[in-house]
Amino acid sequence: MTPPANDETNGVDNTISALNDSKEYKHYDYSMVNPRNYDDITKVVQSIIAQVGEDKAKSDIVQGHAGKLIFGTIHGKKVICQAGRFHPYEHKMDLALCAMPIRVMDQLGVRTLIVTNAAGGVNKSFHYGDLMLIKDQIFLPGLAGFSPLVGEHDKRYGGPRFVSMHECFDKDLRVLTKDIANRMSMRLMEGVYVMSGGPQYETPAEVRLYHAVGADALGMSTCHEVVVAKQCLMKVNHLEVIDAANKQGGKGVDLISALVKELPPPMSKQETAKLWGY
Ligand SMILES: O=P(O)(O)O[C@H]1O[C@H](CO)[C@@H](O)[C@H]1O
Ligand code: HPA
Repeated sequence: MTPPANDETNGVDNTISALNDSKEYKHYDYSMVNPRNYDDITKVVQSIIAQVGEDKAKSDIVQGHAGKLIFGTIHGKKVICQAGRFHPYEHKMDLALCAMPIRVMDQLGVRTLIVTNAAGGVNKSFHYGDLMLIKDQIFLPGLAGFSPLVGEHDKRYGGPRFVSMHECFDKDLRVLTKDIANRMSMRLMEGVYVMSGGPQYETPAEVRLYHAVGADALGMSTCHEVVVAKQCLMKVNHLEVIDAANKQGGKGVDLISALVKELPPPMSKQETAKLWGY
């Protein structure tokens, strides 16, 4: 999957019109972004209905990231999986473009999004390889004006102009995930994720800064995807692996699979809008 050279609106339209030719791509309720490598995704997806995009797993852009949308089922639920993501530092900090797949998922009906990533630990009680559930985010590029919502508000995609970021990681889904992890006897941390623009890693002084402002883990992705998902009135749940994606992939994948099995039926946009007071 290559991001289009034109703006993100055309990218969504072009992708949807290409997909709309086939009924296989219609009416998906759930979506997953970036179980980091393609093998992990194929372990979770029990039946693959269709795939679009290139497998860039061996590219040198971001090691281990494929470039595919996979349409399939997990425990009978229809799920779109985005294998690999667009990082802002790969695309001149065009955050709207990088979050474009979320708008595509929205247009295909997705109401619940599960996002994953790999991150560095800031919280000193975290161990290499731990899993963390995100309860809140600090979107540093967004604070500096690099938001995916900057620019014209395209009403065709609905959603509010001014998006509330309260409870941006759905509380009920977090409670469910913790309960499942507990039943599976899995160590699951919970904390705040901070996103920098990257791609340079952080200095020790920057880690101290992030710690001082309440961050538990840091990375260079995700927050712009969550902002767009919130504008699209999706419920979001987010899991990350502390700096050991490949070592820990199996455990995260097991948890995601168990979570999808127990996900409640998705709420409609109208229901979510009412719940969130729009
Ligand atoms: O967040 P994901 O996509 O897992 O990628 C993480 O890994 C890369 C650094 O190794 C950065 O892009 C960081 O954000
Ligand atoms: N820093 C930033 N991003 C990362 C890291 C890290 O230590 N590990 C994985 N993604």
